[in-house]
Amino acid sequence: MADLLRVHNLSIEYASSRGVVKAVDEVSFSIGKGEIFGLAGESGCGKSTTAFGICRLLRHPAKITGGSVQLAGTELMALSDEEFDRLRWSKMSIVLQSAMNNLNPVLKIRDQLADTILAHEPDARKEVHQRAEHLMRLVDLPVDRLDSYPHELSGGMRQRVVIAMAMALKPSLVIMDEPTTALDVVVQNGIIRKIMELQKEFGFSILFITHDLPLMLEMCDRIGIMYAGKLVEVTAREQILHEPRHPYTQGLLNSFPSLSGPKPRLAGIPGHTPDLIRPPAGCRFYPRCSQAVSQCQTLQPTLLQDKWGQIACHLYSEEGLSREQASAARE
Ligand SMILES: Nc1ncnc2c1ncn2[C@@H]1O[C@H](COP(=O)(O)OP(=O)(O)OP(=O)(O)O)[C@@H](O)[C@H]1O
Repeated sequence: MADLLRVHNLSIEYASSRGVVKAVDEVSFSIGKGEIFGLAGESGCGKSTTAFGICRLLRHPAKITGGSVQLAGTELMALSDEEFDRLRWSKMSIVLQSAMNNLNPVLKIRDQLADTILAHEPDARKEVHQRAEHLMRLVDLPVDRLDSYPHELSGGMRQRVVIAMAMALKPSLVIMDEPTTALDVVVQNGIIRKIMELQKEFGFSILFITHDLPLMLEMCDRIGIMYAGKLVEVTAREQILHEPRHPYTQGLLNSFPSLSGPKPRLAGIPGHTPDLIRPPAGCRFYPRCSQAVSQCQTLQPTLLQDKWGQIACHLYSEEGLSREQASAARE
């Protein structure tokens, strides 16, 4: 599968009164054309900061300190704000948890959809209302709701409008950060089903972020697991479901009830995530890892590619144990 998005060594920091928070530390991954890629990890591990960095939504005190983000071969970090604005929505669009609350309260839905289209396609004036109607149908909203103001719609309807907006210019990548978290479960399910239908119909790629690991494992083709600002494992959904390798990935899966059949007791992960101002010197997961070997305390593992995906763990590194030894150690 050809790569659409390539993130290489992306590093992002926040300045704070206590010191510099290294929220995203040399994160690299790619997303193929038409692929749904998930980013998972405990709260505060840097998922949203990564997504915001990719779509240049970070504001002070956040700062990108290194790395590259390429979309279809274009280096996004090198674009001027004007160049990037042209690309946003047309090539890459964003659906955030709070997006439904960010619709313009004084504009009817019709005008908001029309503005999005016309900002990028000024020649589309004649057909813009027809396109807005088509977008409403795409997300299963009644066309007469085009003449409503945002406050006249439910949260679920507003989030569908946001998804319609994200689809308006047929982008090749849609970044979704907790797109349904603020909604009740039934509404969430409907919207997720709709997103999947649209993805199948139009073939765009998705960078998907959610706390809901079971949902992520249902939706995504590949998943990147982040821990304390680092990507620790990137692999296909089947691999994570059947043989999670990184001890952190294993712990994360054991924290959820419905992934691998009945579990009498959820294990969870003992301990807590490290302070990102002074992260541990070696592997950041070392203080919580029940499988740690001697070098974990001092040597930071690098993300290595093998036939199962990418993994940053001494249990799987060239100088570490072999894969077989590692699984024996787990038993
Ligand atoms: N404005 C800020 N100033 C200082 N630190 C920040 C700021 N925003 C985020 N951080 C820190 O950056 C780190 C990454 O945060 P981020 O929100 O990206 O994590 P996340 O994985 O998306 O978490 P969640 O799942 O809770 O949304 C956290 O340690 C967080 O405390």
